[in-house]
Amino acid sequence: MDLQRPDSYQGGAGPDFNEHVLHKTILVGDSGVGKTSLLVQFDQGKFIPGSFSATVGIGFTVSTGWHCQLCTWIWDTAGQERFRSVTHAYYRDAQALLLLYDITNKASFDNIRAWLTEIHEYAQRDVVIMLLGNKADMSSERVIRSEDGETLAREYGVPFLETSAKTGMNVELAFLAIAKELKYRAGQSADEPSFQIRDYVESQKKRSSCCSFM
Ligand SMILES: Nc1nc2c(ncn2[C@@H]2O[C@H](COP(=O)(O)OP(=O)(O)OP(=O)(O)O)[C@@H](O)[C@H]2O)c(=O)[nH]1
Repeated sequence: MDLQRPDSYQGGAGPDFNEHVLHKTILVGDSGVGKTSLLVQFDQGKFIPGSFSATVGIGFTVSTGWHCQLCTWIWDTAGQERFRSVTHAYYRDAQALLLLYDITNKASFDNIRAWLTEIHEYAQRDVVIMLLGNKADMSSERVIRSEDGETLAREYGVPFLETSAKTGMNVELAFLAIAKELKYRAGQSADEPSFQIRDYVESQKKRSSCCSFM
């Protein structure tokens, strides 16, 4: 799916980012795992079903978030192999990477190790990585158990969430956790002097499962 620069962005200063550190976050993963859909859900709060058209090269959006905790440029990359050299160029400046697989597609999960190898080759050493098992709403077609995602994430020392670009499940949490980590690293989290992204994600997951009946 192609993303255009939003109309509101005129190439100038854009939203008032002056008092915030502006970060770059990149979405990566196999073609069709739902990178564009996740970004559209986060940015516009909507899901367009069955609208799969592969991203060509790189898509772009800017989000200021709902309370400007998320001052980050978000780049949506193409999952297809033939665009890989284009996307590699974007890894270098990224502070954060959301790495997606599709819980109904085993190959997309098996390819996560290859994606991580590529990330370690091209991205900054201290890049923040989060693993996302997307399409969690498709439970009847699930082939990757949540525990398998958790185990893989633990092996690489990265936080993990299952998401659904369709229902919006955990989409805000994923972007918010990344934003909080980047803010913490930039020394802008006076209220959270020892923020740990994995602990934060785990605590928020517990909170949403404990209160989902409410
Ligand atoms: N049910 C369901 N469908 C999803 C979800 N996320 C994406 N899809 C569908 O999966 C297909 C592919 O989604 P895209 O967002 O275009 O995938 P992509 O990763 O951006 O693909 P590339 O641009 O080729 O890299 C589309 O038909 C989406 O509607 C989800 O969470 N749940």
